[in-house]
Amino acid sequence: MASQNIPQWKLDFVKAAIDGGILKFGSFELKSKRISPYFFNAGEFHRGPLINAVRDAFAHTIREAHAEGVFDFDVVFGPAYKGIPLAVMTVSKLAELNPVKYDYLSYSYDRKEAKDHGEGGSIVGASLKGKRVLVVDDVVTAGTAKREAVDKIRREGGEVVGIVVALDRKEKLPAADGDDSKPMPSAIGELRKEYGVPIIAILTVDDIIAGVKRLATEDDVKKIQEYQAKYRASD
Ligand SMILES: O=P(O)(O)OC[C@H]1O[C@H](OP(=O)(O)OP(=O)(O)O)[C@H](O)[C@@H]1O
Ligand SMILES: O=C(O)c1cc(=O)[nH]c(=O)[nH]1
Repeated sequence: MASQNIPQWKLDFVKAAIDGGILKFGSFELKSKRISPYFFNAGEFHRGPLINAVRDAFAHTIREAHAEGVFDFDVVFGPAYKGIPLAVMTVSKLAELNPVKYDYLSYSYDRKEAKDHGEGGSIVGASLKGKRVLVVDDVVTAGTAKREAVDKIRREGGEVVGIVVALDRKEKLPAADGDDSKPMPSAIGELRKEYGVPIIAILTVDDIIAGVKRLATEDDVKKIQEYQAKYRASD
């Protein structure tokens, strides 16, 4: 049964995330150093049914955007580490959905530390040189990981044409002086402006809240709402 605010497939994705232990409640330090009462751990998508749920969500979202001409791409790039299986799953599912249309599609990912022997370098999978690259990743909080990915792809000679993430936490950019009480624009909005490419989030924190209202405790929901009041972007 779909709720009035969230389509059923999204609710199913939120439910799968909670049931599978991907969405956790407690106290978590983020890459941005913010302390969050919830955490989306895409590293937990390791069992068959969860893999299927996540690859369906990415492939469905990307296929739709591609068909609408939102972007065109040669390579799906997953930033290390959690983006790596997402890129592989996405290419695999797209090829399954439409083997002819997606026959050309490759995946690629980076190493966090470059390899200095064997094939060497910091890219595994398809070369990015001269390619239109679609980035897939788990979460946007402050946007740092996506900036690092875009910089790396450009250094490798690729053109970033879009970014698709599982979750937009809809948080504000960190203030230069560290004062979190200031209104600040959203991290994802700034990425869109700066790079001029479409950025699609399969879920936002609002979907999570709508989902957890049915699936988590009142206390967990209250803590997420309080955290959001502090870090929510002004736009
Ligand atoms: O928007 P941000 O503030 O950058 O935060 C979100 C990013 O932080 C984590 O990446 P991390 O670099 O910790 O990599 P991991 O995939 O190895 O967990 C997470 O996987 C997101 O990609
Ligand atoms: O901001 C982060 O570091 C972060 C948030 C989140 O929900 N999940 C994650 O893996 N990283």
